[in-house]
Amino acid sequence: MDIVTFENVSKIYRIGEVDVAALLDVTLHIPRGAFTALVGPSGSGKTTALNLMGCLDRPSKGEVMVDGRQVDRLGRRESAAFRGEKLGFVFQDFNLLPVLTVFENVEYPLLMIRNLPRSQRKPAVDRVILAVGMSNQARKYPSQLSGGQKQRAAVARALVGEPALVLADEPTANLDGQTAQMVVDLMKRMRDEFGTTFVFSTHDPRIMKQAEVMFHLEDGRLLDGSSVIGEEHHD
Ligand SMILES: Nc1ncnc2c1ncn2[C@@H]1O[C@H](COP(=O)(O)OP(=O)(O)OP(=O)(O)O)[C@@H](O)[C@H]1O
Repeated sequence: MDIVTFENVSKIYRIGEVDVAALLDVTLHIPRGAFTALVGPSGSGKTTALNLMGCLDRPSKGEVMVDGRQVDRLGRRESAAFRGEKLGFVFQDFNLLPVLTVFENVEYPLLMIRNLPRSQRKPAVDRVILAVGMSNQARKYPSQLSGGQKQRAAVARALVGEPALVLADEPTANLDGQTAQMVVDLMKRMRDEFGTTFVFSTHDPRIMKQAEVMFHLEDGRLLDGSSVIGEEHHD
């Protein structure tokens, strides 16, 4: 089963008298477990597509399915609940809370969204922090970490609720080449270990090459030849 499908999805923004098509009639299918890249020039619609998959926005037209649920008409409350249960997010600028330690940042979604008791939070947090290789940094604050370490902590936070899908908007944009590669390797390993589907946008050709499925956007349209590169998808 595909984890994400877009059927004829358009997102139109009206600015004054002018309509801007951020996405235009996009149909795409993302197989479960596929390490998936969205690529294209600035303004091509990558963030818009991620926001629709992330139930942060609704399309002007078309149908969006995520993990078997039609999400394009969910209300605020329903989409928040769906995000909390099914989705994780990784951002270009990490978005860690500066006043919380790594442990507390990773714990945050379990506390604030899932409302789990500490006895359930601690083992889940320890597990993902170990998985991303940050056990020795768990008591540090974001200001005490390198960029790569911050992004590893952010990946742990995205994974702690065992989401089906992690959406990452240019997760390596603020990292040097070697660190970017480490974060990509980490996401792939997490996919293997937890079965999570990762969908990320990127401008970096070295990162694109590692995708198993790639969608190429230009001016809000999906170009022909968007590719399924590998055959090894997890069902
Ligand atoms: N809230 C908004 N209001 C009006 N126009 C918007 C809005 N959000 C995005 N757009 C427009 O939609 C188009 C697609 O934007 P989007 O952010 O999805 O592109 P992108 O591929 O993610 O770009 P980048 O690589 O620069 O992040 C652009 O023309 C943008 O100006």
